Amino acid sequence: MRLEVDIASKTFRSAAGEQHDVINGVAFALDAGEVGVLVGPSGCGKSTMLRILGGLDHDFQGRVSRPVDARIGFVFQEPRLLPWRSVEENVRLAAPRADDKKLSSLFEILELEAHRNHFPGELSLGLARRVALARAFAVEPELLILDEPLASLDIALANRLRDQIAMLMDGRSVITLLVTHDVDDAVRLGDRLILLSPRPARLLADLPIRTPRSARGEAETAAIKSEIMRWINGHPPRQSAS
Ligand SMILES: Nc1ncnc2c1ncn2[C@@H]1O[C@H](COP(=O)(O)OP(=O)(O)OP(=O)(O)O)[C@@H](O)[C@H]1O
Repeated sequence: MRLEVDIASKTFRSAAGEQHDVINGVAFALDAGEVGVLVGPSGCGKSTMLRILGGLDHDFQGRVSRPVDARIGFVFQEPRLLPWRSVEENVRLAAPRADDKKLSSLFEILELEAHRNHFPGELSLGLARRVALARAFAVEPELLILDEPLASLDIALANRLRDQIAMLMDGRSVITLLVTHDVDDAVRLGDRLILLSPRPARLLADLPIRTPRSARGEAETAAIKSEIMRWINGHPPRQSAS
């Protein structure tokens, strides 16, 4: 089970007919159980890439090969819940075959137990995000796509949710793609960092982190972060820190 990506180019055409190049050469591969983190500046084409990888956009030059008929869990930047359905119904509708025990465990890890019967309009952004995550994990995805799952949350909440996402990813044999522009989140969650240039996105570096997430100490995390910053600032290191 493997995701292979080779996007030569992706362009959008404006209403006035102008062509905007958004992706210009990004190739990488991910194996099952691996978390790939796309790191790049705002507007460089990360969400566009996720839509291509998730099979929602076929209008690009290149090739994406993913497991045939893969179940895909997609968490968009905005939670996209059905407003007239409860939290539990939102999750069950996406994953009708999920058993009660699995759902309870997901709700417990994501601290949603007390909110099963609430409606999306009653939830804070952080809670709605958790519901979107529960829904994505409940389908037992083979390919999991998370677009900025920690954006716009306060630091304490983002840290907690980051740990919960890590807990959910550990031990699952899922190909995961996560987008962030937070270098710290990238290093704490990823197994492979895919660094992108400003728009049009091209691959700056594909950095595997060999130490398992749970064993990464502060010193190693800091070293990898500084390596990333050197790439982003145009001074790539001669030797990989990972
Ligand atoms: N449907 C569309 N039509 C035209 N242009 C688009 C469309 N979708 C995205 N774009 C443009 O493509 C570029 C990349 O957008 P995208 O949302 O993929 O970037 P991003 O890296 O995810 O940004 P952010 O980090 O701010 O979420 C932007 O300039 C955006 O305006």
